[in-house]
Amino acid sequence: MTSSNNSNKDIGNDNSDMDNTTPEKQNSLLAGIIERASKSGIGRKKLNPSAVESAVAKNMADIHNSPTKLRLAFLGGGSFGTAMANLAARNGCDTTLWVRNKRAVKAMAKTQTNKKYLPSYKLDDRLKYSHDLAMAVKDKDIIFIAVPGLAFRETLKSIAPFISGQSIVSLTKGMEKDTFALMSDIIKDELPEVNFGVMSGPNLAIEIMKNMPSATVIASDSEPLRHAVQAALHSAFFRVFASDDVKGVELGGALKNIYAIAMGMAAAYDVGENTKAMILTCALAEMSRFGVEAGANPLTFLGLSGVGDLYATCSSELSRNYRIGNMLGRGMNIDAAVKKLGQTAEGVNTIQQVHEKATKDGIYMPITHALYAVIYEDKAALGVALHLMEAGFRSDVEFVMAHDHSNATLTAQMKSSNSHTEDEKDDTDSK
Ligand SMILES: NC(=O)C1=CN([C@@H]2O[C@H](COP(=O)(O)OP(=O)(O)OC[C@H]3O[C@@H](n4cnc5c(N)ncnc54)[C@H](OP(=O)(O)O)[C@@H]3O)[C@@H](O)[C@H]2O)C=CC1
Ligand SMILES: O=C(CO)COP(=O)(O)O
Repeated sequence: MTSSNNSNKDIGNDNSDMDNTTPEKQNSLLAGIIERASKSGIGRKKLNPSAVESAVAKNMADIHNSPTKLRLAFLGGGSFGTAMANLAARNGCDTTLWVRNKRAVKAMAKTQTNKKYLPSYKLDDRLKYSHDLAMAVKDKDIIFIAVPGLAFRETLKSIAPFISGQSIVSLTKGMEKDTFALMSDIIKDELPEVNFGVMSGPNLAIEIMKNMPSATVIASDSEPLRHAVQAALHSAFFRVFASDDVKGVELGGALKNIYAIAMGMAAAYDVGENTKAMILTCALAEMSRFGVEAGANPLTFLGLSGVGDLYATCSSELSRNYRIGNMLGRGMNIDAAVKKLGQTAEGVNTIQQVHEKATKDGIYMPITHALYAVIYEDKAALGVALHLMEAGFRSDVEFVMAHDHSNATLTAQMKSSNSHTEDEKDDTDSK
């Protein structure tokens, strides 16, 4: 594990695509942009590019005179909130991790370890902990939220009285129950004035704690916010890429959990590599199809938050969703598996939401429906899987060749070849 002392050197080594300033200068620059943006109102609505440019230019001039740092709050002291807060603190940002359990806060401050979620990892000694929500979020530049999807709205309601000019970034990869809202939808509902973004990518928390090189995506309409998040979290071990497709990035993170459960289940049946590749590819097609219906750019699913996260969670036992699927595949029921896991597995709820939404809107999501049938309708997994293999003729990439055409032609050919075979059989029989 890298000690906190050499962390800035680490960042400095990998600043190739962030211009030639030092990490401190980057932080300072971006803190200034955010301050200026919130004072001038830039950050609260659609950004005005020329205003942003002049803020950047002004801050470039200010860097040497006023070395400010980003002030960040991370809400949710589970494995991911803790891992991200630790990265930010290690980068020198003024970082507070808010945790709802007062005793946990005390223990973390004393031991600099998150005993419940990341017991083997020492956290950066500059990371601050708080149980007081108002203290944690007031006077911050960015509030990152890493609570489970089902607690996201109540968390926003709780911080609403303390929001002035802060930006909000969701780290949550879930969906709200029944409303089918994504976290960005909930932010728009509850805090319509704030500048916001979502961050998602192949980011297994434990690998990040081990300094295994990883990358993620910050998606926002706000360029200063994207830059600020990049500066806050970017390091030699963690790259932060940018996107302006909020819906696509967020859906990638939420939907892949469904398929991680499917893959965990498939692994319990000891399937081969061909089968895994088939599931993974069909999953990506489902995700893109669903994304397009929701207004996302299908190409976003080819990026880190799509295929990247799908691959990571579908191939690792570090994924809680994968582990849930594996337990189901070994015969446990869903309640027992969730209890045994004892951590967040967003896919359990997402399967229900997406099954319902896809059924209602007629979106073709066979793997999701199959999983729903196994988990919630008590159908036999093998029977359901075999049924999936009989799903008729479809094109490979529907954005290249539309399904209707492929289906109609192939089905007609099949029917005609079957009728030839029947005729030949009749002829033989009559001879
Ligand atoms: N772990 C990972 O590798 C990654 C996770 N994510 C996403 O981050 C989000 C959080 O996941 P993760 O940190 O792993 O989850 P964990 O299960 O590790 O932790 C959940 C955290 O949220 C807290 N919490 C639960 N309910 C509430 C509530 N009502 N109000 C306030 N706090 C609450 C828990 O507190 P308590 O302990 O008191 O219950 C705990 O601190 C999920 O959406 C997940 O998909 C994204 C990328 C990677
Ligand atoms: O989203 C994740 C990695 O990118 C974590 O996946 P799990 O929630 O399945 O552990």
